[in-house]
Order: sequence, then C-alpha cells, then structure tokens
Amino acid sequence: MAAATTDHPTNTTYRTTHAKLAAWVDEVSELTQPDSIYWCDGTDEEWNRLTDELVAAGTFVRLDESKKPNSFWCASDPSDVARVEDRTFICSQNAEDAGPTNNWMDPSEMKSVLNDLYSGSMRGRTMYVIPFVMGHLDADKPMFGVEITDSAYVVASMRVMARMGMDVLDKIESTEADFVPCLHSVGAPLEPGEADIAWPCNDTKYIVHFPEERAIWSYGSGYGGNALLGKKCYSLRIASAMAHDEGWLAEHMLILKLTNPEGVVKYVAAAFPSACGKTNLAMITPTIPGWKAETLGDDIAWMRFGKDGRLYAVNPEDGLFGVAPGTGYGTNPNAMKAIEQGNSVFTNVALTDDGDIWWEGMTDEPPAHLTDWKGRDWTPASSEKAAHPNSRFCTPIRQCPIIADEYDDPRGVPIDAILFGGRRKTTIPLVTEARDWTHGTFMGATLSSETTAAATGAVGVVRRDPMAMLPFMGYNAGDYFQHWLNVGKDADSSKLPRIFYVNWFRRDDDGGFLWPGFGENSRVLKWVFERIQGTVDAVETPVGRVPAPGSLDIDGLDVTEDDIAKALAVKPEEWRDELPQITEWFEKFGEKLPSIFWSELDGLRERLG
Ligand SMILES: Nc1nc2c(ncn2[C@@H]2O[C@H](COP(=O)(O)OP(=O)(O)OP(=O)(O)O)[C@@H](O)[C@H]2O)c(=O)[nH]1
Ligand SMILES: O=C([O-])CC(=O)C(=O)O
Ligand SMILES: [Mn+2]
Repeated sequence: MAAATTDHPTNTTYRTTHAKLAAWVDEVSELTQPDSIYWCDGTDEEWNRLTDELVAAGTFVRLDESKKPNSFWCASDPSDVARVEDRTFICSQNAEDAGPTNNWMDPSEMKSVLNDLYSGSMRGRTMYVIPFVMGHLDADKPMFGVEITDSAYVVASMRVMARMGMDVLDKIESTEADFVPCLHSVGAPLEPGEADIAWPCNDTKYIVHFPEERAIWSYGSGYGGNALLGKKCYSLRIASAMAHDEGWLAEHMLILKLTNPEGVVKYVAAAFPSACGKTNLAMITPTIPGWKAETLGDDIAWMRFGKDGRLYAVNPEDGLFGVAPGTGYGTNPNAMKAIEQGNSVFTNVALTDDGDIWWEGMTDEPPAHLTDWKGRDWTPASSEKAAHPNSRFCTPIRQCPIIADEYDDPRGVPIDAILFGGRRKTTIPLVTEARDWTHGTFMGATLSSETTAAATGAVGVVRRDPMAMLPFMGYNAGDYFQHWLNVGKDADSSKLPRIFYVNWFRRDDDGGFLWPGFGENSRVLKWVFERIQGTVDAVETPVGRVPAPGSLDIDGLDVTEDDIAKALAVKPEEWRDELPQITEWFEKFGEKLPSIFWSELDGLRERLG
C-alpha cells in the first residue's frame, strides 16, 4: 500500500497520488501556512501520540486508568461550547436555494471573506489531513470526505466519530474517488515563540457550506458540530443536498431495532431536535417484560430505497457525541456502560478529585468536591452547575452493549416506523399516529420544540423545527418538504414506514413531567409496533390517531390513569393557538410551500371546529 505509514516522518512528507486531493492540500497549506503537514493514519500509535501531545499542551487531562481507561477530560474556551446557528451559512449560488431558514451569502463573496481569515491562520501549527468515510467503507458508493484541520482535538474526536485513516485514504486513491473537502481552522495562528493555549479559537466564527460544490469551510470554533465536519456539516447539510438531487433522505434520526416477545423485529428511526432524546431512545432499556431494543445509530440516518421498495437506513457515523448531563444508570445505563469502557473524550464535564468525570444527573448525590468545567473548585453548595449543560461524551458506538448485529451491514435496515418528536410543555400528545405519508410529512414540517443548550442563544423558546432539521438543511426548506412528499409519492405506500409524532416532555400544572420517559418510552414503542401489526386500537382526533383507552400498556407503571389521559389529551383550545403559528411558519416559504400543506392545515382547522 502506498498510503501513509505509522511512522511520523513519513506522515509529514507523504505525497498522495490523488490529483484533486494533492492540489487541495497544496492550496490550503499555501493559504494557511502551517509549520508542517501531517497525514492521519488512524492507528492506535497515532492516537497515543496525539493524546499525549494534547495532555502536554494542557488541552487534555488523562483520566484515571482504572476508572476510564484511555480517556480524557477537556474544557473548551467558555465561549466555544455549542453549535453557532447564527454563524452557519448555506452558500448556494442563488439565495433562494438556501431558503428562508438558512443564513446565506454569495459564495464568491463568502470565499473572499474566508480566504482573508484563513490566510496564515495555521501559522505555528500542524495542519492535519484526515481521510474519512461516512457510512461503510465497503458501501456500494462510499461517501468519502477529507478534513483538513489545525486542531489535534478534532483529529482525536474524528477518530472516535468516523471511520478514518489509512484504509480510507488507500481506497480514495485506488478508486480515484471523489471526496467532500472539509476545511477547518481554529483561527488562532501562533507567532514565533508564542506559547499555545489549551483551547485556541477565534471570536469570529463561520460554519460555511457550499452545497453545489459539496464543500465545507469552518473557521474559528473547535467545538463539536462546528468542527467535527463529518457530522452535522457533511452528513446532514451537504448530504441533504445530495439526497435531494439523488432521491434519498439524510436525516437527523436515531436508528433502533425492536424485538417483541414473540421474536418479531421492527426497525424505528426517530427525529428529535438536539438535546431532545435521540441518544437516550437509541439505547433504551425497555421496562416492559420480553421486549428487546438494540442500537444502530443515535443521531443521523441516511435512508435509501432498496430493490424491494423498502426504505433502508444506515448510520453514517461510528461514534457517540452524546449530551452528558442527565445521562446516568437510572436514565441511560447502556450509555454509562459504553462510557465505562473508556477510549473517550469528555468535553466540558466536571473532573473528580480521583481522576474521573461527573455531571449533573450521573448520580443522585454529587461528589463532595469537583473541578468544574471552567476549572474552578466546585462543591454541592456552588451556585453554578459543575458541567456545562451541553457538555458531551465522545465514545465509540461499538462500546454500546446493545449494538445490533446489523450495524456492520452496509445495506442498512428496513425502516418500519418514523417518529418525529419535540420538547413541548403543552399541546402535543405523548403519541399521535399520522393518517398517511402526506399527513406525517405535514406533522414533521410543523414539528415544534423548545430550544436547548446544544446551540448558542436562548434556551426554552418554542420554535418550528421541521423534521428536527431546522439547523441542518442544506437547501431551501420548501424544496425539502416537497422532496419528502415526492419520496412518498414515488413509493409503494404499503412499504413506506408509518409516521408518528411523540412528546416525552409534556408537563402538568405544577411543572412536572406527565410521562416518566426514558425506559418507559418502550410502552410507546410497543404501541407503535402493534399499530404496524394492526393488533392495537387507536382513536381519531383532529390532529391524528392517539391510543384508544387501554391500548397503551401501562401495566406496572407508577402513574395514574388521569396523568396518562392528560399526556394523551388533544385540547382544541391549545391547538387553536398553534394554528396561527403554523400559518406564519408556512407563509415564510411562499410559492415553495407544497400547496397540499395548506390543505392539511385547512383540514386541521375544520376538525378543530
Ligand atoms: N424527561 C425526559 N428527559 C429525557 C428523555 N429522554 C432524554 N431526556 C433528556 O434530554 C436530554 C437530551 O437527551 P439526548 O438523548 O442526549 O438528546 P439527543 O437528541 O441525542 O441530543 P443531541 O445529541 O444534541 O442531538 C438529556 O438531558 C436527557 O436526560 C425522556 O424520555 N424524558
Ligand atoms: O453538533 C453538535 O455539536 C452536537 C450535536 O449532536 C447537536 O447539537 O445536535
Ligand atoms: Mn445525541
């Protein structure tokens, strides 16, 4: 193999045989002027060397080997803790193709702004070249990317999150494959003799996508979705544009395998906005006897029709980048068991005095003393949280104890049900079934949720988040809605997944959750499963079908019938408040809004009376 070796000097003098890649690497290094270029090979030896360097630089703290082997604590700059939606751009040739939900700038204007910023931006740093593939390397058409970054934190995280390294580069070269160029710089050049800091970044941030060119340019942030460019930037924004052109779906969905006590299997995909429960549902421990859940993906699903006319989903990622707070043995034991095996990077959680990590919700009792995510002493008397609300664990998904066997199958799994869900205190029932694909698409397009700490900005504000894709659509949302409708129109409807809308977050009058959530969500999954089988009843409501009395299995559940009724209630007065919001939302799209959505809305208004 002609590709890089594990030998450090070779990695820095490597010349690729791939013309486009070679030209791009030359172009970027001339622009950004790094001290050296390093081709990542993805080996353990490389991981060990880079993580040692990150420890020496003060970016990482190695955790106690007996507690979290081969794992690291990391604190970002306090200003660089989440996705920056207001700094995220879709730079299509025409503004209309970015649509009313995306920021847009003319691509050549944006490139000139960014070229100025990138000019010399890697001075004093190493420029890492990371060959990666989203999805399987042995897929029919492997989806390659190459990320250039000046952040070793990004290299370490990408190694957990994506299939990367030598075999990928080798295949890109030997098949002369195309790839998505993903350029990333933290925007913090070092002058000669200037000491580095633990988390270099820049106050100026740009997360930019060129959908026609299939290219990503990111500047100024080292954090998660802003910097690990295989994730949201490629697998959602760029991939959604590819999927639109090619007739498939790139969605913000977990993938779950469910087996009932009789051994019947169904596959579920579910789209919830950031920090609204995907990772938790993907690893659910069912509380109802005899039911089994297995994990296939926790954040992103790529879905294509198989020869049999069914919609097959694969998870393009290879790691978990999960919200830490709220993750504990009580809520998500499978995530805890995955983390326990180590090989992880923890960002903006708290550090214990004995070299372990902690966050709110991990245990009922907090430790007596911690180092908080800002590096300060913390005790239970402290007024601030020890972990940032968007702190994350970055862990290989294969460490999840319930990973499904199909995980390694590049064909993916045939999806039986799609769930849309949001975080709503009121209005939205625990579960509603759509009448058909069009109605389900309408439900997805009008999905609403309270904003969370996963993005900068206010938390708890209700906004429309269509298909949980608001921040992740790489093109005009109106065209995206039409694409969803077309997918349904072109398919054999008997083979399409059934669509449901769920809300684990409805509250009662004293502010408590009406539904216990987490493992108990298996009861809702059971109802969904049995709706598909046709063995359980639903009742029609103005907004869709909800469980008929007694059809939701609440055996052994410590909630009152009254609470269940409240969780399932369709209150016309609440929905009438929703109508003008949906109207205002739809008006944003003008001519691009599929007209059938207006008919759906009219129908809803009439049924509400
Ligand atoms: N009340 C309640 N909270 C939940 C439930 N599921 C998840 N949560 C909480 O919601 C937060 C986010 O959950 P995740 O599963 O990490 O959300 P996610 O959709 O994977 O988030 P991203 O990784 O940002 O896309 C965590 O604090 C969870 O503890 C549930 O069923 N009920
Ligand atoms: O992208 C990120 O930084 C984290 C994430 O999964 C999300 O926000 O949905
Ligand atoms: Mn998640």
